[in-house]
Amino acid sequence: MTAPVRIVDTTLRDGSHAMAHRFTEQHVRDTVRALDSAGVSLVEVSHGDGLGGSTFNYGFSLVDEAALIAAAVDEARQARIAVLLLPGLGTVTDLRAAADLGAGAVRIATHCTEADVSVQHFTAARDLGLETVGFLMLSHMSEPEALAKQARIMADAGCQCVYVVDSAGALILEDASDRVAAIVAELGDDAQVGYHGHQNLSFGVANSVLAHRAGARQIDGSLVALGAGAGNSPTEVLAATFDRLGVETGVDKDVLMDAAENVVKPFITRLPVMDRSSIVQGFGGVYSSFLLHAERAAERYGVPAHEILYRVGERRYVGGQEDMIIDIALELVAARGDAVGA
Ligand SMILES: CC[C@H](O)CC(=O)C(=O)O
Ligand SMILES: [Mn+2]
Repeated sequence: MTAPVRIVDTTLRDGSHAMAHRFTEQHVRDTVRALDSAGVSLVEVSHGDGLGGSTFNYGFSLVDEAALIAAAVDEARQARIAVLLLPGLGTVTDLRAAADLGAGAVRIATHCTEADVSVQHFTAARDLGLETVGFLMLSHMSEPEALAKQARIMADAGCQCVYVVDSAGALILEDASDRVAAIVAELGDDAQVGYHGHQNLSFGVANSVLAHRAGARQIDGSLVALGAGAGNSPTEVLAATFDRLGVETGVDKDVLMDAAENVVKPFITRLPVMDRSSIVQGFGGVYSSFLLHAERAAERYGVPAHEILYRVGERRYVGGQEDMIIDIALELVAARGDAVGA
């Protein structure tokens, strides 16, 4: 018998990047109500960069995250509300505050080679009685066996499900399933494995299916694909696809399609698309959340966003290095000046 899959929704967290962190309490209430009634059991709500992400470097939130988390908890009947935490940006104090607001799960995200920085956060999360999930971001930058060793660090720290996170939308088919399989082999029954896809090269849903076949039991999506870069695997498409494949999800695909069409699409300020910049992100392995930062620098300094992103990929910058985007834009301006002066 085919194993069931849990579809987890990150519209109200990864989608925060695409919305330039402009979610309102009404957006959160309407979206959580719809996801909850569709049967989605885990709904992530946070600034795109997680707890404490509302800063000059990452972009300020329109509405305080505490108000958004409280609104989500208030609307959810059966769904558990999850928050994202990047150690160093979010703290254990932030985690306690989120738990006090009623969050029932935390997803702790590190760069794919840095799982050790998550240990104290997993310990604190388990002490708080939270469901725990680990995110190994920019997973394409590590080979499967190396990634599995990092997953082991998270599992030993108390993580209940370690995700292969394709932050750049760079993984293609076996790239995704080989990573999932390596972690499944490493963790056995100690923890589940999840998969978080981005659509930059258009493989979010296909990779998710292969991830499930390789043993992933939790799969992320966003309504209307609302997420960083070209967006995430659309939740409503994941639900319809797994339904067609005869894989039990426990969610109602028709309610999700209605939520995508009538709840989320009307408030989206920038529909996720596979345009030149986001394709370059997938091709070059660039963190999806760099897209808006690159577009802003492009506008400000009069240089093409995709050229900035190409260079970010060549230099293998990772989350937290958003300021290097400005450096690259200035380099491009200088190089143009040299060319004009030559
Ligand atoms: C900044 C955190 C990041 O958006 C987490 C995530 O969803 C990813 O790496 O894809
Ligand atoms: Mn993401």
